[in-house]
Amino acid sequence: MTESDTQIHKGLAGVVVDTTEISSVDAASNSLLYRGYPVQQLAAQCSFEQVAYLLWHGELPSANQLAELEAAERSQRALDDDVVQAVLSLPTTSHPMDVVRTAVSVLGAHDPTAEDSSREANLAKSVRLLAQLPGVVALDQRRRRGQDPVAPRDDLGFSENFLHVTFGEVPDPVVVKAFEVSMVLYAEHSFNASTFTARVIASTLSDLHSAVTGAVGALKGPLHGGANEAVMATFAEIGSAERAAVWLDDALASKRKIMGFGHRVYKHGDSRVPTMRESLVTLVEHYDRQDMLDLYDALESAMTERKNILPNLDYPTGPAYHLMGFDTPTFTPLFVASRITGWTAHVMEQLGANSLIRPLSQYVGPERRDVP
Ligand SMILES: CC(=O)SCCNC(=O)CCNC(=O)[C@H](O)C(C)(C)COP(=O)(O)OP(=O)(O)OC[C@H]1O[C@@H](n2cnc3c(N)ncnc32)[C@H](O)[C@@H]1OP(=O)(O)O
Ligand SMILES: O=C([O-])CC(=O)C(=O)O
Repeated sequence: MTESDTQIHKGLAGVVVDTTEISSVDAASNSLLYRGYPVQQLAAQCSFEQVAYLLWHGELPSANQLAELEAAERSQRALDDDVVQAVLSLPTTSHPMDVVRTAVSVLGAHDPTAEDSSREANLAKSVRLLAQLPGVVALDQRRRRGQDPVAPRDDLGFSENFLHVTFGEVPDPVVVKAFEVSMVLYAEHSFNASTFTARVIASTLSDLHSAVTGAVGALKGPLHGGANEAVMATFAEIGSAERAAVWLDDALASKRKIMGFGHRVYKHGDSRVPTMRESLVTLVEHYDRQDMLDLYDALESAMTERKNILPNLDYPTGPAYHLMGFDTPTFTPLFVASRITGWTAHVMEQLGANSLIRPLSQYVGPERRDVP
């Protein structure tokens, strides 16, 4: 065996494991394309439902195709009683990501087509999950606040309805647009850890709900989706812009990872951050919270100055979701409600040209020995 055969790629860094037609993350040009379209254009001009269709089908929908998807999504928003009971049965001490993970599993167990992995059945399951996740996330936040559930409305788009079932009203269009932009930006990002998890599970010919359940678990971690929640904890710890540089010096001296900064692929900045920061600015103006933007900018410039490590998408979404009124532990479930589109597109792509994902490892344990 040659040396290159045995080279270890810790964390699979830099390893290309397969092809994909779904999205392209290009660190050199700082660009992110969904099926060829720049994500910035999609965020400015398209609804989240159009983006979901694009990810699943490869092309933007015609008016009729969009109407069909919207009708299917809107008609499946109400949660069945078994899902509601499953959510309500979980302790409020559990993390909301545990609730979402459990709910996806329960949805799979009750889905009569769970074991049908044809593309047609998987597409239908993907739309159902897209339709149901907002209800799960909203129900969980509301029960923790001692509030009754709010019934979904089928006269509202995905984002408007999501905010309606969470807060009991549709907020100002500025808030809806910022939320919609976050959904579009979070939807897909090639072979990130949670999507790769979903593809590994799909590659064993397990079912789509199992793949999504595993992906939720992978997204929960603070090195991945859990960072949006952690950013808000950081902001709360720092308190104000004036304290940001001193706080950062202490944190770096204690070898802490600064959440919302850095990225495995983007080393010169996350292509999605400028777009989400623009939405954050609209929220700051709407809620009259310049202090939040000052803190955001102060920590970013201190981090750039000290380490030249730039923010990732979780950095602007954290304060944006806070201003919208979401509880901090609900932030990563919001990521799930968007990324469900990318995960399921990848499950279908994996199954379209499947090969069991099973890498090798280099054994470094004890030599062969006999049981005494
Ligand atoms: C939507 C998303 O999932 S985006 C990612 C969200 N995650 C976060 O925001 C968590 C904070 N960031 C990190 O932990 C990392 O940047 C990761 C995990 C995202 C990427 O990590 P990797 O590509 O493995 O980079 P790696 O950890 O090797 O970092 C290289 C160097 O930069 C440092 N570094 C990277 N990110 C950070 C950070 N956020 N804070 C402090 N130092 C950092 C590392 O400590 C390391 O320093 P060293 O060479 O002195 O040991
Ligand atoms: O690509 C990654 O490693 C993480 C990320 O930004 C995402 O999943 O959106």
